[in-house]
Amino acid sequence: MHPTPHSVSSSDSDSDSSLRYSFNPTLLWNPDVHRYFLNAYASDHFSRISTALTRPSRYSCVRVNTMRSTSDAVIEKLRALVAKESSEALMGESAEFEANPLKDDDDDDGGGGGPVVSKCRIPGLEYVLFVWGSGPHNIDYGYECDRPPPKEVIVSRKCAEAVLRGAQVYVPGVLACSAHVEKGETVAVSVAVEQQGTDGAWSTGMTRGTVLQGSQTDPYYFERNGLYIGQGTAMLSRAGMFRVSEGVGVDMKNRVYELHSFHNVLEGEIFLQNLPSIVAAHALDPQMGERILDMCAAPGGKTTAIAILMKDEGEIIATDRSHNKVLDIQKLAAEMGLNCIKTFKLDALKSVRPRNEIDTSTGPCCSNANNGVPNHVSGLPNLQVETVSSIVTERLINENVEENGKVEKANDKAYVSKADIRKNMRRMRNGPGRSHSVGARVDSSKGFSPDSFDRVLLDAPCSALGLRPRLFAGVETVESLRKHATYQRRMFDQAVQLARPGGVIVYSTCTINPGENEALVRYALDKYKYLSLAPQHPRIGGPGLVGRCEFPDGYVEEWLRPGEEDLVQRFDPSSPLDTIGFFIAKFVVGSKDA
Ligand SMILES: C[S@@+](CC[C@H](N)C(=O)[O-])C[C@H]1O[C@@H](n2cnc3c(N)ncnc32)[C@H](O)[C@@H]1O
Repeated sequence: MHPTPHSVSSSDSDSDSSLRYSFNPTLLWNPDVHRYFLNAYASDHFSRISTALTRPSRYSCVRVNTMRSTSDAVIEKLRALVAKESSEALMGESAEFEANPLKDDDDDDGGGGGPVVSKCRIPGLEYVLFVWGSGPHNIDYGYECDRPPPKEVIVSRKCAEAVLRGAQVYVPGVLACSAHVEKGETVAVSVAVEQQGTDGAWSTGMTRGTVLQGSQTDPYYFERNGLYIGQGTAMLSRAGMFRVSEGVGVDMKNRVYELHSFHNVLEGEIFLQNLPSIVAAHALDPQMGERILDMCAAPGGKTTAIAILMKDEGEIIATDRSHNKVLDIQKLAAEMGLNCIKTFKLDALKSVRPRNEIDTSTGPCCSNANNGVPNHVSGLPNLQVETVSSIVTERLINENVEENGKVEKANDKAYVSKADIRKNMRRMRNGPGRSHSVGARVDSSKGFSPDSFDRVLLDAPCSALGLRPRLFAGVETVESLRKHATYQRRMFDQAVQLARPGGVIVYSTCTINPGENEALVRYALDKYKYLSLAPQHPRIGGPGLVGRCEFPDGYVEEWLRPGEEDLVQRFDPSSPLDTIGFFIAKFVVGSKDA
C-alpha cells in the first residue's frame, strides 16, 4: 500500500512536475475491504466509485425553509451573494459544467458561463436549489525547472477535505510550511494523507510545524505527488501559523474545485443538505399531525426537513445519544422557527421503554411523549426539561468529537462533524455569535412505548464510506464494517418495536457498504415477517445490490433477492447525479399479531 519512493533526476522534467503539481489522488483502502468491494461492484465500477469519492460533488445543494421563504426569494439572494463574493474567482472563468441530470442547459444566471443557481426539477423538490461550481482545474503553481520550487504549505487530510468543499485553510489544519514564508506570499497547498507503516498502522507521522525545504528530502515529498489542492495567500508568516491557535492560515485563491461555501449565510432560511438526505425525508412521507421518531437525529438536517414537510404540524421526537449534538438539533430547530420538534438525549439502543416502566393510564400514542414534563424552555420553542443536564459548552475544533458512532481526535487525526465546522467557521469569522449565549438544556428520555409512532426514521450511524470528498479510507476493516452492521441491526430492532402496525420505517446510511445497507434489509425482512419494502417517492437513486458475499472466514452476507432491488434507493457517487454515496430503504409495518 505504501507508494514506493522513486528517484527523480535533478533535471525533473515539466511533465513530471505537472504530475506532481496536480490533483489526482488514489483512495487507499484496507486490502480486505478493497477485495470485498471489488466483489460487490466489479473492478471497473469500484474504481469509478473510488475516484468519485476523492472528489467533491460539483454543486452545493441548498434546502429552502419554505416556512420562512420561497425558492425564488432565496435564488435572488444566493445569486447576489455569489456575484459579490466570487466575482474574481468564478464569474470570469468559463467553467465547463459536467452533464448532470439535475441540471438543464438553460440553467443560467444570465451571466453566461459563471456559476448558476438553479431550482431542482424533480417534482415536489422545487424548494431544493443547486449552486453549481466547477473543477477540477489545472493550476499553475509557478514551477520552473531551474528555479527554486514554489513555497508550500502542507495541510491535514481533514483540512484538505474541507478546502475541497470550499473552506479556507485554518491554522489548526496546517502541518508544515516552507522556510521563510512571509504574510502575503503565495503558497502551493498540498495534503499529507495517512500512509501505512511497517507495523500496519496508518499515520502521517508528521510533526506539526515541520519546515519544508522544497527538496525531495522533505517529509511526504513523493507521497504528495498529485495531492495539490490549490494555491493561496499566506495570511501569516511561517512562525505565526504555528504560534496562533485559530484564524485563516491560507486564503485560497486558486482551487482545484471551485465551490461556494454557504455556511453561515441566510441562517434559518436555508440549510445545506445533500440531495439524498432530502430524498430520505420525502421517502418517510410524513403527514401533518402525525407522531414521528427520528432516532439518530443530530444535527437535525432530516428532522427539520421532515418538520417542514409536515408544515410544522404534528410531533417529531428527535433523539441522539450525544448531549452536545442534541443542542445542535435544538439550535437548528430554533433557527428555522420550527415548533413541532422535541429533542431528547437518548441512546437509540434503549429507545423502547421497558413495559414495567410504562404508565398504562396514558394512551399508546401519547404515553411518555414528553416524559410528563412541561413543554417549553425560555428562549427556544418547545424544548422540554426533564433532567437538567448542562448548559451549552462550546466544542473547539481540537476537542474530541463524536460522529457516526466513532470518536476520533480533531484536527489532523480527527473527524470534525459538519456542525462543528459550521460552528467553528462562524466563530473564526464573526466571533462567538448568538448560539453561545443560549442557556439551553437537554432532556434525557427513558424511551418510548411500543407502537407509539406513526413513522420512524433511522438514519443510522455508519462507516460513512459514501461521504465526499474523502482522501483516505484505510481505517475501516472488514471487522469494523461488521461492527457497524451489528450496531445498526440492534437499533433497527428498536425501530421495529416503536412503529405502529400500519406505520412506516425509513432506514438510511451514507455508506457504500452493502453490509450496512442491503444486508440490513435482508436481516429486517427475514426476521420480521410483518415488514415489507415499500416504493419510495421520489425515486432518483439506483437499484440495490442483489446477491450475497461469502468471506474467506466463512461469514456469509445476504443482500437483496431479485425483485427487491428497485424498492430501495442506492445513490452511487460515480453516477451522473454526482451525489454522496447513500442508501434508503422504506418498510411498511403490517400486523404484528401474525
Ligand atoms: C448519520 S448521523 C445523523 C444525521 C442526522 N440524521 C441528520 O440528518 O442531520 C448519526 C447520528 O447518530 C448518533 N448516534 C450514534 N450512536 C447513537 C446511539 N446509540 N443512540 C443515538 N444516537 C446515536 C450520532 O451522534 C450522530 O449524530
